[in-house]
Parts: sequence; C-alpha cells; structure tokens
Amino acid sequence: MPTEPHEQFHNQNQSLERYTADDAPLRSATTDSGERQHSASRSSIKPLTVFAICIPLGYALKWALKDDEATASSGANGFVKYKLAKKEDISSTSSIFTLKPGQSSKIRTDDPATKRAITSAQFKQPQLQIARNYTLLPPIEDQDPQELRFLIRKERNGEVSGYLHRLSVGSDIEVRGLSAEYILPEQVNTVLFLAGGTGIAPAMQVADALAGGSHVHILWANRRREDCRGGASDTARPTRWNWDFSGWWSPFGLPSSDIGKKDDVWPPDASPIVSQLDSFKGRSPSESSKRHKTLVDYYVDEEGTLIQPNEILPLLRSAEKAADEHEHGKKLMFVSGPEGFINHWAGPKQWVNGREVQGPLGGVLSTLDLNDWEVVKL
Ligand SMILES: Cc1cc2nc3c(=O)[nH]c(=O)nc-3n(C[C@H](O)[C@H](O)[C@H](O)COP(=O)(O)OP(=O)(O)OC[C@H]3O[C@@H](n4cnc5c(N)ncnc54)[C@H](O)[C@@H]3O)c2cc1C
Repeated sequence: MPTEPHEQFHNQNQSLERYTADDAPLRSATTDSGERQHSASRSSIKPLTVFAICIPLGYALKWALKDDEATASSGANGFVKYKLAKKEDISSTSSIFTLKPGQSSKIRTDDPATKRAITSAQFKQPQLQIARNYTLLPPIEDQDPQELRFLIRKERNGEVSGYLHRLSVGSDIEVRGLSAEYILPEQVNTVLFLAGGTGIAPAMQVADALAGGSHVHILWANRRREDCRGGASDTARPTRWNWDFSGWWSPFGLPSSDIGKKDDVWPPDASPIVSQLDSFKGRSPSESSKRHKTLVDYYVDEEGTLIQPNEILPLLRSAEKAADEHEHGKKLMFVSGPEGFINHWAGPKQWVNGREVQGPLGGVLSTLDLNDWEVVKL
C-alpha cells in the first residue's frame, strides 16, 4: 500500500512517491507543474551506510541538474511531442510503447553523457497536468535511432499509465527527458541485478551497456508467467514452493493470493523482453574478458518460485569468480522494481528535503556479508 499521499502536483518542489495497491512497480515519480525543470527523483542519492556510491551518483546528480543541456532540443517546458508509433502487448497488463518524434525537436538519445547512464523520460497526462517517469528500453537491432521504447505496466486506477494505455496508435504523447537515475562507473567488474516486474527495464540498460565487458547476472521476478513468457533460467532452477501458496507474503507487496490464477494462459513464443535479454547473452566477450557472461534467471510468483535470500551469497561468490579475478572495478548489486520489492531486499528509500535518496541499507541484503559489493536501489 502507498506510504506517500497519492495526489497530483500543482506547485513547485513537490515530490511524490506513488504506488500501487496492485502488482505494479512501486516506484517513485517526481512531478511538477510543467514549468519547473525536471528533478530526477532518483538522482539525488546519499551513500549507503555500508557501501559508498558517492562518485557515480554525484555525477548522476550533476548531470541530471544539467537537464537543459541534455534536452537542448526540447520545448520551453522541456516537453516535446512524440507520436505513439506502436503498442505491443507483452501481457494482460504490460505493453511496449514505441514513440517517434512528432515534430522537429526531439529528445537526445545520442548524448555522450547518457552512454553509461540508466535513463528515464517523463510522460505527461495533459488533462491532469501530471507526469510520471518511465525507463527507456535499450534499442533493439534495426531500431530507428529516433524512436524511444518503454515497457509500461497499466496500474489499476493509475492516472498516467491508464491514460497511456488508452491511447491509440498515432496519438500524440508529450515526453520530457532524458534523466539519469544512475551513471555506471567506468570500471565495472561484475553486476548482480535483482529486478521485480518493470524493474527489468533498468536491468536491460545495464546489460546493454556492459554485456560482453563485465559479468552481468539478472534475477527477474514477476508475479505472472505471461510477463516473462519463454524465459528459461541460465543457472540453478529456482526453488519451487510446494505448500499452499495463498497468504504467503510476496515481495511485490501483496499476499500471493492476489496474484494471477493458474488458468492464465500465455503463448509459447518468447516475449520481446525475453528475446532482447537473450540477445545480450550473444554478445561476444572481448579477448581480455573471455569469462564475462550475461545470465538471466526467471522467478514467477504464480509458479511458486521466489528469489530466496540464501541464494544471494552463493550467487555473489560465483559472480566474483566468473569475473576476471585480476580485473579491477566495482561489484554492483542493483535492486529495482515495486516499492515492496525494494523494501524487502534493500530497505526503503527515503525522502530528504523533498528528494528521494537511497536511505541506509536494510532488508535482506543488510543481513548478508556483502564484502565490497555496492548496493543501488533504483
Ligand atoms: C525513475 C522511474 C522509472 C520508472 N520506470 C517505469 C517503467 O519503465 N515502467 C513502468 O510501468 N513504470 C515505471 N515507473 C513507475 C511510473 O512512473 C508510475 O509511477 C506508474 O506508472 C504509476 O503511475 P500512474 O499515474 O499510472 O498511477 P497513480 O495514479 O500514481 O496510482 C498508482 C497506484 O496507486 C493507487 N492509488 C492511487 N490513489 C490512491 C489512494 N489515494 N490510496 C490508495 N491507492 C491509491 C492507484 O490505484 C494505482 O494502483 C517508474 C518510476 C520511476 C520513479
């Protein structure tokens, strides 16, 4: 359930945390009146108690505050018109939205500053004058470089996601950005990414930036198989709970009795998200980093498979081994997804002076011996 008031913003400097009572990403959005420059809700980040992440995040903040430069071609309030070119249903609740610029000004995706950044754009709901962030999906092969793609879940009674899902192909959409949520350090040794639901979008950006050059292991948890159809795990088979699952608390924030029904059906073909994840695995590692691999494991609530706390330490140790022992660089663990998911694994983010910050490391990860791994909540 939401911990912050749900309301639209009409005055400046008002940051809201939003969430859902549903199975959707409980992720925060910073919104404004449409006049104020964007303030990236996840760009002002203080060091975790245990793991300092000041430097890359300092860059992220600095970069985010240069919003004008990053969106040099945007309109006066930063929003520019795009057209909904394609809407591809991934599941009963999520779709990939493909946007094309509707006028000469457009969002820059070729800015060198975004090369190693996890980026999102803000979408405006024009009747209510509210906006929400959505994470850019990395480009697929043959994608028109002017196009933007997003994986957007339709929240139950969600104002902006509901509005977007009601739009027909060809409709105008006002978009602003891009904003950096996090900038990857120059040297990354290995990454473990815990993603819940649409939290897979930042994981895909990380994999796109690092695949072939660093070891990347993604654990992707979904409530329903339809959201990750065709996805087969690369490492150990996830543990299956074999007792009555109803009433079990799910890290998505709701009792699992509320999740998908067993009779849900999904086509056997792989979802485009799964296909794109597979494509990262095909990236040939460089000569100097032959052992780097991209691995993805799938966990599905309705199948009774959950990421287990006791899996994490062995995974960290095997990720450390898989990466080149002689190579320097950071060991990064990302946690991205619904609020309940982030809280469960890494503890809640916090609000300080109207900005969302990392907050101390809590949750399951705070009980583990993480050595020199840095934890980043997205
Ligand atoms: C940096 C960032 C990146 C993000 N990337 C993505 C992404 O790639 N894909 C994606 O799908 N989402 C993403 N999100 C989440 C997204 O920004 C929106 O928050 C999400 O779509 C919900 O917005 P909404 O306007 O549809 O829902 P809202 O209208 O904000 O409602 C959210 C939920 O709260 C419930 N609710 C509303 N009012 C109340 C109330 N008074 N009491 C109780 N419940 C209430 C609604 O029923 C709904 O389920 C991201 C968020 C951030 C911060």
